[in-house]
Amino acid sequence: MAKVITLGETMVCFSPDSAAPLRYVSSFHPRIAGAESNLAVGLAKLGHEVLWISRLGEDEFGHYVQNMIRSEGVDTRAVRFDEANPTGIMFKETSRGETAVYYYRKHSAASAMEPEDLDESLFEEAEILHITGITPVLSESCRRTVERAVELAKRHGVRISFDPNIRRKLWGDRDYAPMLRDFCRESQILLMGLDEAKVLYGGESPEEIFAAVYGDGAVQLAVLKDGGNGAWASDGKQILYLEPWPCRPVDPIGAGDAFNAAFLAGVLEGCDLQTCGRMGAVAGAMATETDGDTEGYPDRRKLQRILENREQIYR
Ligand SMILES: O=C(O)C(=O)C[C@H](O)[C@H](O)CO
Repeated sequence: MAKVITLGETMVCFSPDSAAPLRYVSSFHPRIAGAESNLAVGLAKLGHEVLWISRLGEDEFGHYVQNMIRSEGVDTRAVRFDEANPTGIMFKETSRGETAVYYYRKHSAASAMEPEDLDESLFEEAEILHITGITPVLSESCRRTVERAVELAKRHGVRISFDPNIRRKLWGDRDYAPMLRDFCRESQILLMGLDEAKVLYGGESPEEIFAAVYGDGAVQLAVLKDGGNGAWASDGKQILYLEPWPCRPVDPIGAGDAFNAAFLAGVLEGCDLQTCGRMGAVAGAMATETDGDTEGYPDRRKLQRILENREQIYR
């Protein structure tokens, strides 16, 4: 039985073969993209049992997504295939040094997820439920599904880990901050971007934000991630600054999920806060070195080598 459960949408992501506005791009290569399955892949690569729950279209893209995730060792037994709705897709655009994303996911199979998709028995032996602020924004039924997952986690003593993953393109005119703040309150582990934490909690400095986080809700561990500037981690008693790991970035998308996966791996392994943070920082940095979300994620051997300061021999 999987120790970590996560749920959310994964799309086929088409990455352009050249850096230009999309109208000038003539070829793309497919990958997959989804914050929660990224986290699942990150944990599986580090040797942890992890289950990813979703709906995929009963179409070629749906089977491609499942094959990709399953091939990394993630348990996909709870994925449902939907005859009525397609697998979502997205495109990346690299232009003027920035990566933009375009979603084609409205009425996708995953956005039709229902609370009934969750089998309660899966929660009986789990240790962590990881959710994000992407899924509850996809549709009303997705919001209810995430709420049900939270309810089942609480009933079975499963710790809840939450990353708000604010996606303004999905918010439209609505302000989802109050809803995401409610999920923060329910969580024991909070993994946020520094900019997201400012939106949800106000405050400017990590100290101010952690004070607000620990004054409100069930949080026991919190992390503020700030890309190339490093991150801060706190257990409510101490605040640690985590140095960024030196890397040669190509594409930052997926780095936050890699950080989360390796941080949670440390939590599952009973590591101290400093070690969990260091694991997260290394994995996050490595994730930026490839253009796909998860291809750069470290496996156990690679992460161990880096943590022990041992050089890799290439030739
Ligand atoms: O934006 C989303 O909804 C995704 O899940 C796509 C990407 O894989 C994700 O943003 C990376 O965290």
